[in-house]
Amino acid sequence: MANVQEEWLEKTIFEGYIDYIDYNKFTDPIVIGIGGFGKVFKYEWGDSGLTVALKCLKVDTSIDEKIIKDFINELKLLRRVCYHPNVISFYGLTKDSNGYYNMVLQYADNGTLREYLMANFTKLQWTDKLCIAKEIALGLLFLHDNNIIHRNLHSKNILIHNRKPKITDFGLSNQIIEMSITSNSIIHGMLTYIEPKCFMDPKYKLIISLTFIVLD
Ligand SMILES: Nc1ncnc2c1ncn2[C@@H]1O[C@H](COP(=O)(O)OP(=O)(O)OP(=O)(O)O)[C@@H](O)[C@H]1O
Repeated sequence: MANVQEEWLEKTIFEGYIDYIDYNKFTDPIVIGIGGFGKVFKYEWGDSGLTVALKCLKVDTSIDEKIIKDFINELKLLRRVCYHPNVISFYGLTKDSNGYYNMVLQYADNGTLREYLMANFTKLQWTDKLCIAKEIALGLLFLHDNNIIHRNLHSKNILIHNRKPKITDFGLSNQIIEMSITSNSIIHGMLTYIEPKCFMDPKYKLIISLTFIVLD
């Protein structure tokens, strides 16, 4: 891993900004997905009685430095907002038996919003769908109140746990202040779902809304 990033991770753990959890505490791994950083595993965390998701940053010689930066960006933002009920909980970092860093996240037992809707759409009442939409909006409001723009919000980046939506995947997210200085209004993520705040720049006139929740 690029030295500066590795040092940042070691330092934040050492200074106690991020909890380090011994990898031996986790048992029964099952692969549940593959994302931009690498594989995501489901584990049992015996000490806490929790089921968790470990998102692995698989570092090899070919890894793009941008991926490591996105991973660190996600950690920095998550630790600030992860206690909101509509944001995925973040418990800390661990280093697996291959020496790769993993984020330890709350495991969402109903999968992504897209999967949840595909499996349950006909069973869900309009009140259930509106409730999901409202809770996503509350999570987003909390991010915005903390000056964070998600920039990659779509139905695969919203997880469902106990039928409640949890915003996740902050790799492309930005502090509003950083955006205004550095982004030059470049838009990232899945275009269909770009968050309205990203289009405040008059160059981008797209109008979208939370209707993706029911249309997806
Ligand atoms: N906390 C979690 N609980 C349950 N499943 C999860 C969790 N985090 C990720 N997953 C599963 O793993 C898959 C990959 O997740 P990840 O967040 O790494 O990538 P992604 O959003 O699909 O892609 P990218 O990182 O490129 O945007 C998800 O689509 C989801 O199915």
